[in-house]
Amino acid sequence: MSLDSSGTLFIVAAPSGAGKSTLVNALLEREPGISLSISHTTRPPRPGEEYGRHYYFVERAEFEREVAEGVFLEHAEVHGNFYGTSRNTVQDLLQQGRDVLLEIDWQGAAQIRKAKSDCVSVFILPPSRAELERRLRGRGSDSAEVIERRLRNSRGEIAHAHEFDYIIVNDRFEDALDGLRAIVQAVRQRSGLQCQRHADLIRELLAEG
Ligand SMILES: Nc1ncnc2c1ncn2[C@@H]1O[C@H](COP(=O)(O)OP(=O)(O)OP(=O)(O)O)[C@@H](O)[C@H]1O
Ligand SMILES: Nc1nc2c(ncn2[C@@H]2O[C@H](COP(=O)(O)O)[C@@H](O)[C@H]2O)c(=O)[nH]1
Repeated sequence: MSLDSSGTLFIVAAPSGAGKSTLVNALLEREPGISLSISHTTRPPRPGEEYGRHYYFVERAEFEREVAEGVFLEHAEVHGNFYGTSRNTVQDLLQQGRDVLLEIDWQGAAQIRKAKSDCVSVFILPPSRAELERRLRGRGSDSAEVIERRLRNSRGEIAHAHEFDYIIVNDRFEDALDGLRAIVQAVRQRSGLQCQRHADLIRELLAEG
């Protein structure tokens, strides 16, 4: 599986309820030029979630057909549902020089690292287990049973935090957001050889005339 590209692929993962989506949405507002990859999932929509904006909600049979057809760059079962990232969407955006952000779990992150070793991965930790539970319950989007399952699974997810390039503790929201922005900005300022925008500017500055 190869992914030739000029944009950067960012991965953000976290145990459910740590605040990953809230952080990513705030990051995207402040750092234009990053495209969020919308995943496919067999999970039913939560109230207010829209097809194509939050996820492409699909039936299990359709998801399995897409897996068989090689639609996904990575896919995984998470908390009893299936999730996958569209290969074509990500590849097209990267080739256009766009930076792409994947909000996926640690299993998907491991698959992406194999396909694209220069991706940049960030794991978000909650400040404590008590706060993780407070946030999951406070969000009010899931049943008690789903919350219990996600809390149980969080230990197994946190055990993979060390595989990521960066770890951010989402205690005070603005501090965590500053940390995430600093990572993105530093990566985007890498040398012109790795960044299409910089390569184009260097070519322009070196041009005669
Ligand atoms: N730093 C923070 N302090 C307090 N509350 C927060 C903080 N960050 C996020 N939250 C709140 O925690 C709840 C969970 O956040 P969010 O939905 O972003 O989690 P998530 O990691 O994306 O979870 P999931 O993987 O289940 O989608 C939300 O109600 C959000 O407003
Ligand atoms: N491996 C993948 N994981 C994904 C993808 N899209 C979302 N996720 C992760 O699933 C859990 C649960 O998400 P939720 O929306 O049901 O709360 C969370 O960790 C997401 O990051 C994907 O395409 N691949």
